[in-house]
Amino acid sequence: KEKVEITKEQKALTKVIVEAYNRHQIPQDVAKKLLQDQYSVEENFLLLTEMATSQVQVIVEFTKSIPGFLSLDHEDQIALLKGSAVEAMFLRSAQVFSKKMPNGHNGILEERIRKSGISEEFITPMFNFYKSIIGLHMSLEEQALLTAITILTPDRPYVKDHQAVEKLQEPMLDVLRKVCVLQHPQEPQYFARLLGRLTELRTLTHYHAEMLTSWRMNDHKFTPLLCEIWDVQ
Ligand SMILES: Cc1cc(OCc2c(-c3c(Cl)cncc3Cl)noc2C(C)C)ccc1-c1ccc2c(C(=O)O)cn(C)c2c1
Repeated sequence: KEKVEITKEQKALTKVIVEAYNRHQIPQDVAKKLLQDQYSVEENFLLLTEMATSQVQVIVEFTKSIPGFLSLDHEDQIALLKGSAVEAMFLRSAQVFSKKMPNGHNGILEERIRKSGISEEFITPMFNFYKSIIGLHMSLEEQALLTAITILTPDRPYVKDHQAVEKLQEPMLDVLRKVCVLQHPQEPQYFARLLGRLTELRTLTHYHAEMLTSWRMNDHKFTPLLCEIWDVQ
């Protein structure tokens, strides 16, 4: 039986990532807007656009707290954020549905997402992904580390210095593997299952690009920040 030991450095790295993950959350007043009583497709789209805009800011702040990220080439920093924002948002919105986020107002959020002009062909894979994430019962450390690993994916479009990104991602993968063994001793394949979610995330990103196109065809407007990070308009 392999004795898994988390080193002092790995404990420190995990602490930094979890604290950053906890520190940056959607502000209460934005989340509270979910409770307002208009449920039109227009109203839902506007609310979700506000959530997404706020969530992008949360992800940018979280990313800046990842040790070493700000020392990367500046254009690579942008390429990593643009390439991973949607995936980080799917991971985070999935946590909201896993009842880990009391202010997610899950039933309301699901209702608004289902009625925001997203076609059924994208709703199904989206909620299947949420179910698969919920089923993993991820700990906070696993959620935070998996989000950092997603952001530090070296093979995003336009990343020049792959090596430098790999050097940041590898220690995260090492400590996530150990955390999974320690927190899910009965499930030796748990780490592999987590990484399998990242593959499913890639397909969601593809669907998301089509969601954006269909919203735009119906003349839906996004905020400047979303236009910038998603290269729309
Ligand atoms: C739940 C959601 C949706 C969202 O984006 C909404 C969208 C998406 C889209 C879709 Cl529907 C699903 N997953 C990912 C994408 Cl990115 N695609 O386009 C849009 C807008 C522009 C219409 C952005 C952010 C949240 C979100 C995240 C975290 C929390 C949170 C907490 O952490 O405590 C509390 N609340 C209420 C949250 C809401």
